[in-house]
Amino acid sequence: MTDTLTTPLPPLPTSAGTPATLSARNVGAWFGDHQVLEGVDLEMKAGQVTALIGPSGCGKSTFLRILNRMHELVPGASLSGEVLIDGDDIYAPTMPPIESRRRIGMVFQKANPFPTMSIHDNVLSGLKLAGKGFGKGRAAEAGDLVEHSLRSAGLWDEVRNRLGAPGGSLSGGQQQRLCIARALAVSPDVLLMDEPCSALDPTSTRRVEETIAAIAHEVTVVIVTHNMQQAQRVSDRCAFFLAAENQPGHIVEQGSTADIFENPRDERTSDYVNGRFG
Ligand SMILES: Nc1ncnc2c1ncn2[C@@H]1O[C@H](COP(=O)(O)OP(=O)(O)OP(=O)(O)O)[C@@H](O)[C@H]1O
Repeated sequence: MTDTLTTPLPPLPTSAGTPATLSARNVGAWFGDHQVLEGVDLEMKAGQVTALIGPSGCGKSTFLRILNRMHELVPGASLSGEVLIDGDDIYAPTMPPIESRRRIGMVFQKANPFPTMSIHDNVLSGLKLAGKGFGKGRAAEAGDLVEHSLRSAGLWDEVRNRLGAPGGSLSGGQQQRLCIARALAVSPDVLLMDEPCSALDPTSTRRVEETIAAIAHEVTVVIVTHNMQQAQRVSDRCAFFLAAENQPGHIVEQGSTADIFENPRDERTSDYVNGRFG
């Protein structure tokens, strides 16, 4: 075990993100004329971990992409309803998509670092894309941010002596934590994670789960997972999605993780979390 979770983090060299509450109100989604989500209301509270669970195809990933304006990038896709970050509509004309995506970061199922770029530069690459890179003469500041982000992501001790090595030289689990560090470096208020451990072995999975626990105080986390044990281990609240033959994906039940797993109100939730379908 590394000291990552016990060593106090150095102060952030740039303004830290502040965990924000994300509220989805009556969200619907379509691909062409095929409606895949309907009437989704969900509050993802500041500084908490919310897990989105449900069988394949019920719209969890689509919902996640709506939360940071990525759904609209799919040709023919459309949506209805509202998404608010601390009360501000992320789809308002006054909020540019690039700003929404900076405040609401995303980590994908498959780790996607730039394979030939150094670990150091990978961490800073999101900032550069947002036009907020460190210019010449600010190498120390950049180094501090790289260290802080890698510590937050639980990767610092494993890479501190090889920051110049290419991102692609890391193991799959390390690459996923590098992607988390890259997402954290832009100081998001919310971090969306789409099945971040599905390609990882159990040890790497546990490491990423520890990372989620460690960052939850500095960023609101929303995670899609098919792993019920993982949802129980990492989340404070859960939302159970379901789609039926002639019914688009919707939330059947939401609540504290303890209630969803130990005292669900809906029989379908009970069946799903106990592995009886899906
Ligand atoms: N790019 C797309 N074009 C057309 N239909 C799509 C597209 N992406 C997803 N869909 C459809 O939208 C529905 C919801 O898919 P989505 O990936 O959001 O579900 P999911 O719950 O995340 O599934 P999984 O758990 O398997 O990842 C499905 O019927 C899927 O076929």
